[in-house]
Amino acid sequence: MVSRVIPVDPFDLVIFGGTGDLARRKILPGLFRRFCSGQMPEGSQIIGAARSDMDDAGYRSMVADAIAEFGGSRGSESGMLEAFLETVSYVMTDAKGDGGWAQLNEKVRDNKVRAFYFSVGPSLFGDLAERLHRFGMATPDSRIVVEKPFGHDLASAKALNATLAKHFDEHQIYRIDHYLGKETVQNLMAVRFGNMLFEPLWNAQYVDHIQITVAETVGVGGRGGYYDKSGAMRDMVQNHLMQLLCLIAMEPPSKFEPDSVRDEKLKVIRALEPVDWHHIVRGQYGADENGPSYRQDVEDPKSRTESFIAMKCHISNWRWAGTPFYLRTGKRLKSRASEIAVVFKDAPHSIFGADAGRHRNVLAIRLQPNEGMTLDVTIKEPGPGGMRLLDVPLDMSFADALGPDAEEVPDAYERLIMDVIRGNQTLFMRGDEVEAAWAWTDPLIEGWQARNDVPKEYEPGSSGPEDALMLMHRDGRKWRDVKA
Ligand SMILES: NC(=O)C1=CN([C@@H]2O[C@H](COP(=O)(O)OP(=O)(O)OC[C@H]3O[C@@H](n4cnc5c(N)ncnc54)[C@H](OP(=O)(O)O)[C@@H]3O)[C@@H](O)[C@H]2O)C=CC1
Ligand SMILES: O=C1O[C@H](COP(=O)(O)O)[C@@H](O)[C@H](O)[C@H]1O
Repeated sequence: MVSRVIPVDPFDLVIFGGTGDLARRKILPGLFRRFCSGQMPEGSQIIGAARSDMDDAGYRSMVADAIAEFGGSRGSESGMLEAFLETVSYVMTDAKGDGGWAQLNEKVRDNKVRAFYFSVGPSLFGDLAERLHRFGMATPDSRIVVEKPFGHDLASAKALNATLAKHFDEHQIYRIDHYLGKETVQNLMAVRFGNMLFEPLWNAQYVDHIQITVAETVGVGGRGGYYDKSGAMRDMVQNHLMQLLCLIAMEPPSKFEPDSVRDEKLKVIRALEPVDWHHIVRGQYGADENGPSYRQDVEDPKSRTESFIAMKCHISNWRWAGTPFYLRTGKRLKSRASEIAVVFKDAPHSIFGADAGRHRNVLAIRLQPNEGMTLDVTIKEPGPGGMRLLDVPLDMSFADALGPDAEEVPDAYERLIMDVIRGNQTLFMRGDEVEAAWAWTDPLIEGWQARNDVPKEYEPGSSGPEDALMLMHRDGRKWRDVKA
């Protein structure tokens, strides 16, 4: 089965922060892969914009290096690379000054899709929006792409929404949450709403609980300054895990289109109950032979910011009343593995007797690595040993399902950038969603700050603090062993 690549309309994409880490690691290599796959049409141009003093040739050479380093298997396609680089140019631009803006305005064309990617620190978003407006580039059909973090709390998110709204309408604002661009996340919607099999069972009557795990092996690395002001709650839960939770829990939207989907997600966020502080576990990784501790990484021996969080949440609505949602995410854990597991209830009565054992269906949706899905079903243990039950997985890896000739699954960023060019906001967060997520998050953070809560230290390479295991054990449940 070979997936189809539908070219988008020719576009002008300006990347503010075009020399930065995100542009080099994700945006530029992603655009190159789209170019190689034939999705980026002739006549499109990519314009890097930042303060660094360089010309087109210097920028192209930086882009070529970035593609060689981060472009994956496509990074070595040299014929394609030359053609791609011809679409790339650079304008030295200061978000806080007027230098470069007139030149930028001359470059962007009226008859092309016009998109501006704000790949700079959030403190510059307002400056960029204001100058795009003042220099005549904020035309009604132009789009801006805004990176995370979208605010630090509800007040700052509201202020940021208000700043952007001065110059751009909501339909022009694309707030990135790259988890929404992951292949499996969209497959989650296909599985839920494209099959008759699951949806009738997708509720508190049949689902015992849901687990969402996003585990990383890396520490905070060189991002300690940013991370220590955020922590796992702001960095991961308020956005990525919240989005996953919404897609799992939302009602079927009437159409797969932006506002239908986002209206349903918003209802879920608004229905989230405040979390009891006994149901939140925060942790910090310690040191081991492979690396420093969290506190050493962020250079604050007294830091109380969490690099791990686990919590039990509830959604107050008819569908989910009484079904717990357990979330956990953290850094320097034993594997880089993320999944959503829907754990169904036991059959109401076992006709096989106690000796056969009790078993459960689990639908596990693997986000990474090896994106795919497993459905555990109960069968008879093979052999003559009588009626004993056994769980076996029906396992589907998306790579296997697509076959060897399929196009490489696009990275989340490249898929989302193509959606910006198409003008499709379905996989982007709306302003009210982001605000609702902060409205739920803020009191939890304020709560542990008021209690002077100190995160529990956990061993790097483990599954997080013991208390996180207890959070489940107390309820007679356990976390799945999520493996890479
Ligand atoms: N890196 C990542 O993996 C991720 C990053 N993000 C977000 O993406 C954004 C960019 O992050 P990242 O690339 O890591 O940051 P970097 O610090 O690596 O890059 C910042 C970019 O902004 C440019 N810049 C800084 N000041 C100005 C200015 N006054 N005018 C114009 N350009 C300016 C810099 O270039 P110069 O100095 O030449 O001006 C550089 O290109 C941030 O909002 C971050 O939170 C989100 C998720 C992941
Ligand atoms: O947004 C972020 O996501 C990454 C994890 O992304 P993934 O695609 O590699 O799962 C996380 O490391 C980072 O702290 C956070 O800001």
